[in-house]
Amino acid sequence: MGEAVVGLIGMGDMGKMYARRLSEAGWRVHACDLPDKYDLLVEEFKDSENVTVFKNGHHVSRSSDYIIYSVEAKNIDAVVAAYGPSTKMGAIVGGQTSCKAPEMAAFEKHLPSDVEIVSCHSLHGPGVNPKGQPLVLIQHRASDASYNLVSKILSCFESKHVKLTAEAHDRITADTQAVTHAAFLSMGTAWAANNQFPWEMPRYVGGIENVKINITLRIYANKWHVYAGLAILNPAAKRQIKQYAESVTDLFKLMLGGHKQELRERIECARKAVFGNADGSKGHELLLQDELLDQFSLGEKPAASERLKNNHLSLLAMVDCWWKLGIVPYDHMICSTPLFRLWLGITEYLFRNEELLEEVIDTAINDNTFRHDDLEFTFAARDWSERVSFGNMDGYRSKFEKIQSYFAPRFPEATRVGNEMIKTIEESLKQRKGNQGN
Ligand SMILES: NC(=O)C1=CN([C@@H]2O[C@H](COP(=O)(O)OP(=O)(O)OC[C@H]3O[C@@H](n4cnc5c(N)ncnc54)[C@H](OP(=O)(O)O)[C@@H]3O)[C@@H](O)[C@H]2O)C=CC1
Ligand SMILES: O=C(O)C(=O)Cc1ccc(O)cc1
Repeated sequence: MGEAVVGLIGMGDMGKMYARRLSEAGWRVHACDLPDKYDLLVEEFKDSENVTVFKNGHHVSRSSDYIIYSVEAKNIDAVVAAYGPSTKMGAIVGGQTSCKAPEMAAFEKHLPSDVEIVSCHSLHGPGVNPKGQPLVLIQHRASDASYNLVSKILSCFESKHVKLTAEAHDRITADTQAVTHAAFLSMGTAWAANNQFPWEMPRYVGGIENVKINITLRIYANKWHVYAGLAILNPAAKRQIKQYAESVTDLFKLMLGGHKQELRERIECARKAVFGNADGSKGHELLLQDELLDQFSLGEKPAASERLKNNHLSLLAMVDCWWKLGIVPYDHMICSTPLFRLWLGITEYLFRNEELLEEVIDTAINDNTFRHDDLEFTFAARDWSERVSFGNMDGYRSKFEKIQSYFAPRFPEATRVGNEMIKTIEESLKQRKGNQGN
């Protein structure tokens, strides 16, 4: 198939990013979204000579050699049911959804048996440069030759190809993505509930707090279905999110009760399990450094003396949750997203700094100034977990969009700062890896 045509069904943010990069690399792309977007898409891609826009997925399916479904995970069954039977004989089909169990079920159910299946998943958002980012490839029902063709087509992204089964993909992304999002969604929920824009308060500016704020806003600036899909439709995600909510609740109860010794012992057990013994270093450098974190702020950085302390309940609970579930987050680095690496980075930053950890325990027990934040955060973590456990798409959407509208006026600035932050921190991570010779 020297002249393979790549089909894209779903021209949202990810589909467009794929269309642009694949066509620029010289591949012919046949693309469609819903019929009512046809005219807009034709206009938008009129200068891309390798991209041909079609009215619907039948036209794309019958004329393409590798077809990628880049639609909402919650719609995958209906969309594959509609266009799958029109797939060109002997073609290869894959999907870009963030959760592979429903995608594979849809392919197996609706695709003709002569059609091969090789799926993919870019582990980053549409605004991030794919170069060096993990790209999962799944040879689900395909010859090696077909797998190699897909790998060759997608090589123009210069991503790191990670070959996994669909099941392993879902298990890992439940650990890395779903539970990470639960933590940030809960932070945003608590800030909105207390009517705060956290970067306007001295407590919330600087270092770790910058990452929390920028990532929370980045998530709420995205579409609800991306997060709902990967939490609710991933069979492995519910348990993680539930454990996170339980860890938050348990730790908050220890704080409220003033049980300092018990709190310290629990944090210490979790620290040992996740970050290793004694100095907690597990033999590698910190992922993130303070100077790097301090550069990205939406507010003014207060003087050290004015900095209000935080008990970092969200971070303590993350490590507790990893410990309870036997998860070693470093094992997932080959298959991680920029947000996960930042999240692990700030968690590690706290847990490997004994002085800071001691300050956190002390604040947790002796300072009740921010108990109202922690209360809202605990409610939020449990409520998100319940919505996910019940598989409640509508309930997820309405909560997400309500909080989204609260933060919306700040999105342009937060997106700009967040993009800079991710770029700089990723560069620094790459450089350090280079220096270490791996
Ligand atoms: N955004 C991200 O950061 C990432 C997303 N993903 C995954 O990629 C997939 C796409 O995400 P993203 O691009 O962000 O989402 P978008 O909502 O931007 O794109 C999905 C597009 O598919 C369209 N669509 C729905 N049904 C059909 C149909 N029958 N025929 C043609 N087009 C259809 C949608 O139209 P309409 O809006 O009218 O329904 C929409 O334009 C999702 O499964 C997501 O989980 C993967 C990696 C990163
Ligand atoms: O990095 C994250 O976790 C994001 O929020 C962006 C994202 C969202 C969905 C994906 O399937 C992959 C990446």
